[in-house]
Amino acid sequence: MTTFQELGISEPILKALNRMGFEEATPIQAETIPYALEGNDVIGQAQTGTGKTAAFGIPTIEKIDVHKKQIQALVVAPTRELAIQVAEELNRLGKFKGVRALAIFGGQQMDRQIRALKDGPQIVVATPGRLLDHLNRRTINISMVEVAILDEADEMLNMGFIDDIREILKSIPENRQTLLFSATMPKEIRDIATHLMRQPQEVKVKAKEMTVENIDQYFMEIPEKLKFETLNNHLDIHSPELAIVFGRTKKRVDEITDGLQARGYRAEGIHGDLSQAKRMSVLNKFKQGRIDVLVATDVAARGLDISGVTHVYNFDIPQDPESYVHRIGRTGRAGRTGEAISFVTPREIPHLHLIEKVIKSKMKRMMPPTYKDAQRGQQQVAVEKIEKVIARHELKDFHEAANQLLHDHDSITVIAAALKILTKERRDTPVKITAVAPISVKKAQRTKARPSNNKRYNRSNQGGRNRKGNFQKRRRRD
Ligand SMILES: Nc1ncnc2c1ncn2[C@@H]1O[C@H](COP(=O)(O)OP(=O)(O)OP(=O)(O)O)[C@@H](O)[C@H]1O
Ligand SMILES: [Mg+2]
Repeated sequence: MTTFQELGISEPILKALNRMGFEEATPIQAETIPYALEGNDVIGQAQTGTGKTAAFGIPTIEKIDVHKKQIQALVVAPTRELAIQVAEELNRLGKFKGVRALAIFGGQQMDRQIRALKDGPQIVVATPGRLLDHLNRRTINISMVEVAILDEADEMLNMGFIDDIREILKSIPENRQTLLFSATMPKEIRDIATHLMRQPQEVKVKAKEMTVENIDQYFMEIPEKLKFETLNNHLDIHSPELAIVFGRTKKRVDEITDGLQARGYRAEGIHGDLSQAKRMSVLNKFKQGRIDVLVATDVAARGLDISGVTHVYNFDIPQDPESYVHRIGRTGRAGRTGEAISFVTPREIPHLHLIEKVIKSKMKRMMPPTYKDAQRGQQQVAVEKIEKVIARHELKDFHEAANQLLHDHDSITVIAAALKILTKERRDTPVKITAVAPISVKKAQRTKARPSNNKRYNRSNQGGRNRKGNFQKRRRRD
């Protein structure tokens, strides 16, 4: 156990950590903070939800000179939501020192961001595309940056982003400190990373498996066409507090969301085609518990820290083992427990084994629950609701109606009718989800080649700016 005092952290940050309820440093924090404070470049790898944000945030904030109103540290993150979240955490950590972090990302008005940049934040957290736009328009000055951080470094350095990242790093003085963090770091990506750094210290928190132990991992072998009903059944039995359902494509996410809503679940979808305002409102609703199920593409897979996510469903098994690690890592954070359930079609079983091999852990087989199980589950939930109301003793106003019902019918019939009203009548609402082709091992095979030759990376992040600086169409996530 390492305390933050032992790490030599200054008083204003200790005060902030205390306010945030951080009592001791997590292993990745204990191991990387001293290196980073000494000015070393660091590659930090540790499992999801183990505090990597503060691991780079604390030493970065220590370095900031608050008397200077210029950008002294730059964090680059792959998605807008993550940029916002990281900036929030840095602002909490830097509160008593007076350090300000600003998030800049696509989908937000340029002039608003330009005004905010003129206000003199010392740290900027940006998505790559929007940051490049600012650099090209000369509306941001990062020439005084001393610390550059890539959060989700492997994602940032994969083929979709590498040219953008190189271009961004060119605008920062070479004697900068560079910090790279992620829960996953495939070898080919780490090789690229070391070329961008100066003798980096590699810190890998030792763990038998790539995923945290406190996530129970299951898979269900089911045909494609039964996935949706199975999801419904499982949700009914377990009534998760907060659940994330990952689908492979935007269309898929829309269909699952519409289907769940039609069946009466409080569900909403999030993916890259939605407006930024919509993305934020959906995520906020989920954080506040105003919706129970978030249906998402991989846009929500990395870095998002939402407390209370008890279940992650892979409605579609992800292509890459890394993606699996990040997706299921949305639960079981900061020592809490969670469940991850992956739906696998019979032809995808070899792909499942491939993922298990890479992440060095096994998923337990779970039998798909039946509609009967789900009905029983729902009834149980309804019974619990009734018991809760009984416990509150606020039923006097209903006595007269109850007496009348019991006068006309026997008690079992009356209670059964009440239970029926409290449970969803799913059969009345047919839902059709367009089938997708299974993932085959061959298609998803990991190659040892550098990412520039690696179709896996090219396919998943098509386009971007080419070397001449022209735009190509691609899936941009900023
Ligand atoms: N030392 C600490 N003590 C208690 N809680 C902590 C500590 N450090 C971080 N946390 C909390 O743990 C949660 C996870 O932290 P964080 O988001 O930084 O994880 P991560 O390692 O970056 O995960 P991911 O790989 O998914 O991005 C956050 O809610 C954070 O506030
Ligand atoms: Mg993180």
